[in-house]
Amino acid sequence: MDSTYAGLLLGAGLVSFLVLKARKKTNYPPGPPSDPLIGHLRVLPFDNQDVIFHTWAKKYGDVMHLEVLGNHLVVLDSREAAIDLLEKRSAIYSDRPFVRVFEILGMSDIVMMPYGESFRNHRKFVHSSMTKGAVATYQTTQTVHTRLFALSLLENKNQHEMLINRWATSIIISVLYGQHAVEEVGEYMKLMEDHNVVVLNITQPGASLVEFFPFFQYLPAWFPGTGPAHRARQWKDPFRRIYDYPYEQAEKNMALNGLRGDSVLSRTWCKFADRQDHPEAAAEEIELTKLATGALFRAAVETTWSTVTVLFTAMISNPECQKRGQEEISRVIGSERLPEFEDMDVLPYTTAIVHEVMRWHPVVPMALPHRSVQDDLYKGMFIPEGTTVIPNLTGMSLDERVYKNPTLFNPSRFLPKPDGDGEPIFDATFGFGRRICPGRHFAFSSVWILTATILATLNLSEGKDEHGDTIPFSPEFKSAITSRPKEFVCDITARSSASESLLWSARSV
Ligand code: HEM
Repeated sequence: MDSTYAGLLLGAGLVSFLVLKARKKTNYPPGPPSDPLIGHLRVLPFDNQDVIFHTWAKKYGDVMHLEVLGNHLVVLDSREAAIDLLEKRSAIYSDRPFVRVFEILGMSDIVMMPYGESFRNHRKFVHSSMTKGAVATYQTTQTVHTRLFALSLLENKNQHEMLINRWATSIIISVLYGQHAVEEVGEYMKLMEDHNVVVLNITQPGASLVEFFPFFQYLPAWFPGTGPAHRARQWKDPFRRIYDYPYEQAEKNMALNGLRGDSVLSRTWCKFADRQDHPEAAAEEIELTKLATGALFRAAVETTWSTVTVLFTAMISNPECQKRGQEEISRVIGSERLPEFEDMDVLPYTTAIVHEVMRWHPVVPMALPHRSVQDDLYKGMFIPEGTTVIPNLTGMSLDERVYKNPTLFNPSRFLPKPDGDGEPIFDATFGFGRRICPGRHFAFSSVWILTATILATLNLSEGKDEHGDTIPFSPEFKSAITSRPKEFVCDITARSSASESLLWSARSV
C-alpha cells in the first residue's frame, strides 16, 4: 500500500470518525443549554436536584441529557423510561459509576459495586437473605419490636426521632446478627451515626473535584478541593467497623451462648461448618459475609427510619387519613387484639397508606445512580457508554399523567374504583432492574406492621407549646442521599386505655 493510499484511508477514517462523533452529539437526549468545555457545570444544582430536574424535564422531556466536563449524565423522569432502560435493557444499565472517594474510604460492599462476578456473588447473598419467603420468617421479630416501639412512644415524649431510629436499628440487627439486649442497640446506633457523618462529609458539594481530577487525591491537604479525599483516607479504619463490629459481636455471642436463634448470620455459619477443611475459601466467605451483611445494615436503617418519619408527617398533616385508617382497624380487628401480618389482606386502606407514604415522598429521591456499559440508542436518542443514569423517583412520583393531584397525600388513589381512583402502586421507590433494592419486601413489611400498630393504638397530632397551644405543623424536608422531614414536635397519645393495655401486655410476653 503506497503512502498516498494510506493517507487517503487515514483521512477518510478521521472524517467518518468526526462525522459520527458530530452526529452522535446532536442525537443526545435534550437538555438545558450548556457552556463550551465545562458543559452543564454552572447550571447543575447542588440542592433539591430531584425537584429541579423534574422542573427541567417538563421542558426537555422524560429522558434528559447533561454533560459535566466530558462526563455524561442522563436523568430519567418517567417510570416508563426507567423500565425501558434499567429493566428491559438491564444488560447495559446495571453497573454503578465509579466514585473515587468511596474507593479511598474502603466502601467495598454491593451498594456501589461495579456489575460483574463479585457483584453477582454479593447479590446472591443479599437476595437470598431477603426473599419474600425469608422475610416471612422475620415477622415475629418485626411484630415484637414494633409493639415495644409503640409503647416507648407513650413513655418518652418528644423522642420519636430517636425511637424510630432505635426501632429500625434493632429490627435489622436482630434479623442479621441475632437478638440483642436493648442497651447494646445504642452501640449500633452510634456506629451508624458515625458512618453517616463520614459518608455525608466526603460526598458534600466540592467532593466531586477529586472525581473529575483524580490527581487531586495526591496533592497536599492544604490544596483547595483535596479535603474529601484526605478525609476518606483518614476515616478508612473507622469506616471498616461497620463491616467488622457487628460480625465480631455476633461471634462473641456465639462463643458465650453457642449458635442460637435464627438470623442471617447463624444460617450462614451453619453452611460454613461444612467447609472447615478449606480455610482459604472460608476466609473469602467470611469477608463476603461481613460485607454483605454490613451492606444490608447500612442500607436498611436510614431508609426505613426516614420512611417512618414521612408516615408520621403524613398522619399529622392529614388527620382525616389517620382517622380513616383507625376506623378500618377498629372495624376489622376490633379492640381486643393488636394487628398481625395475617391481617394485611383485610386492611386495604392501611396498606394504601404505606404505599402512599412511599409515593408522596420517596426517601431515596434519585435512587442510586446506574451506569451504562455500552453505547445505546433509545427512541432515536444516543446514550454513550459510561453515562451515569439517574432515575428521578421524585419526578416519577409527581407524574401528573399517572397520579391525579400528585402533591396531595391521598391513600385512596390506590384503592380500586369506585372506592378509590385505581391508580397504580408506586413501586419505583425501590429502584429498578438488577439493582432494585433487595430489602424491599423487608422494608415494606416493617413499615406496614408499624403503620397498622400505630393506627390501632395511638393518635398522632400536632405538638403543643408550653401553654398547651397547638404548634401549627407544615412539613418541611431536608435532603442528602436520603431525604426526610426536618425534625418536628408532635403529640402522641394512646387511642384508648384498652389500646394502651394491649401494648403493655405485649411487652410482658
Ligand atoms: C423504605 C425503605 C427503603 C427504600 C426506600 C430503599 C430504596 C432503595 C433504592 C432506591 C435503591 C437503589 C436501587 C437502584 O439502584 O435502582 C436501594 C438499594 C439497596 N437497598 Fe434499599 N431501600 C429501603 C430499605 C432497604 C432495606 C431494609 C435493606 C436491607 C435489608 C436495603 C438494602 C439495599 C441494598 C443492599 C441496596 C443496593 C443494591 C444493589 O446495588 O444491587 N434497602 N434501596
